[in-house]
Amino acid sequence: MSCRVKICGITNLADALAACEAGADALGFVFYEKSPRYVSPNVANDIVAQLPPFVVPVALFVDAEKSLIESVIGPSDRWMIQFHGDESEAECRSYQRQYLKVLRVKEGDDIANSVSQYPSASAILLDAYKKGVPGGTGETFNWSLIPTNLPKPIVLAGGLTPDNVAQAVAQVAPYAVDVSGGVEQSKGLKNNSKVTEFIAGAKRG
Ligand SMILES: O=C(O)c1ccccc1NCC(=O)[C@H](O)[C@H](O)COP(=O)(O)O
Repeated sequence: MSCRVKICGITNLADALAACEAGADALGFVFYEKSPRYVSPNVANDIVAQLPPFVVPVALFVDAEKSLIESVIGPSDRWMIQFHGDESEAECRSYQRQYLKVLRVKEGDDIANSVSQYPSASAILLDAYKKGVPGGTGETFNWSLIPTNLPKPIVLAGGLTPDNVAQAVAQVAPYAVDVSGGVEQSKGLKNNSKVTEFIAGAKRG
């Protein structure tokens, strides 16, 4: 089965539709105000209402207040949630939506044990750990730390680009890959050629 692709950090309709046209399976929207890729709930929901069928919008939060999460996911049943902070399994589960739990990986981590803490997750997104930066680091991590027999689908993220994604897919065999900075022309704006190249590389790998 070919690897799915999530394009993260979407801030405008043109980039969203271009990513769908290029074959993206999911689009990520960042609801973390300190991020240069932040998008407001109203703008994001307006974009989501115009997405073609079979594309999953993913709402990304970092230890957000319940009121913010509900204001984003309330208007559309289509939203999946990405918990990118230190949220507990009980909190993630409480929204009764499909969700990705992010684990930020560094040397010495017991990934299998961390994955086992989130039995209700639809998938686990593995991203690079960088002190003081919750995500969108543009950095890879040591993919050989990922065990091969994890009980959840894995979404591989962190520093992926059109140049390294095929190798990443070949080595890790993830369920999906996720990219933000590697397909941008500037922070928050996508480069459509890079998005197309990235998706082709992921499907090839
Ligand atoms: O993109 C951000 O600015 C961001 C801020 C806070 C938490 C997460 C954030 N982004 C997450 C992602 O875009 C991806 O899920 C992932 O981290 C890959 O990012 P990149 O290394 O830039 O491809």
